[in-house]
Amino acid sequence: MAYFPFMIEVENARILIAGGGRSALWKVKALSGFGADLVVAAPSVLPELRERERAGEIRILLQPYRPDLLEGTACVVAATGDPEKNRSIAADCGARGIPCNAVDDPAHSDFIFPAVLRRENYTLAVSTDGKSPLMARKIKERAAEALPEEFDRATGALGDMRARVLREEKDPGKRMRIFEAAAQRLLAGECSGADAGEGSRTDAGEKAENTAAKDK
Ligand SMILES: C[C@@]1(CC(=O)O)c2cc3[nH]c(cc4nc(cc5[nH]c(cc(n2)[C@H]1CCC(=O)O)[C@@](C)(CC(=O)O)[C@@H]5CCC(=O)O)C(CC(=O)O)=C4CCC(=O)O)c(CCC(=O)O)c3CC(=O)O
Ligand SMILES: NC(=O)C1=CN([C@@H]2O[C@H](COP(=O)(O)OP(=O)(O)OC[C@H]3O[C@@H](n4cnc5c(N)ncnc54)[C@H](O)[C@@H]3O)[C@@H](O)[C@H]2O)C=CC1
Repeated sequence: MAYFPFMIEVENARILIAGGGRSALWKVKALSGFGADLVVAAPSVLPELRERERAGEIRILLQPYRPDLLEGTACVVAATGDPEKNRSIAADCGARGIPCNAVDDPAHSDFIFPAVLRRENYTLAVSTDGKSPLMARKIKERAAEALPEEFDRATGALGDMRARVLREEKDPGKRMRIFEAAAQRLLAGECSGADAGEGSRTDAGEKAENTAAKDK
């Protein structure tokens, strides 16, 4: 197995989760917050999935998986608790060119789930290629402890100024120096801290950009 961490656009994409047990819940937790249309299909579901339905996070179809549910679906998670069933769902998906994750069967999956650290302005994903999901979680937790808040704020501020710098500075070398200098100041807390009282991230980005431009 060799997995590459593509970042896939899932906003508004329909994702079918066949199953309503702990694995299904785990995958729903991982996927929520990314704007996908999450549909859980199972004859019975855990109470926590019901709560998530009430909160508008997912839709629940109280029925076993059927191949017609694949229509209009961008990708599928097979989590029925029955390895043979999960594998046959993966085969149905394969026949239709729909990527499928069978939660208990990486060998018959087109993709697997990493442990995900989602910050406002960046996402970190850790995979052990299925060797140890528990270690994937631990590595993610250690990274979360080690990554200070400034990285998130600096990413947001640089994101705010980037389009303008790309538009206004045509020299790629100079652009890179502007970004480097802005990142350095933001990470040192020289802009975001000072600007925090005044308002937006954009202010921090602009200040970093102005100071960086002066340095050129
Ligand atoms: C292949 C994969 C599924 C896939 O296809 O996606 C897979 C498979 C399996 N998981 C199992 C068990 C557990 N999984 C977790 C937790 C997580 N598992 C996740 C991902 C993946 N799990 C994929 C590979 C990821 C990689 O590359 O490393 C995480 C990271 C993300 C997520 O689920 O959303 C999420 C942590 C979320 C977080 O906190 O960030 C815990 C609890 C814990 O660790 O706290 C346990 C119990 C402890 C243990 O057994 O280790 C079993 C045995 C089942 C059994 O008992 O029978 C299998 C089957 C097998 O290994 O074959
Ligand atoms: N991240 C992961 O992959 C995790 C895996 N696990 C482990 O995996 C083990 C199995 O848990 P689950 O996979 O959740 O199985 P499960 O047996 O607990 O739940 C199966 C679910 O699938 C539904 N179902 C059954 N047949 C179906 C069909 N034909 N179509 C649609 N839905 C159907 C059932 O109603 C039930 O809701 C657990 O013991 C748990 O320890 C636990 C936590 C996380």
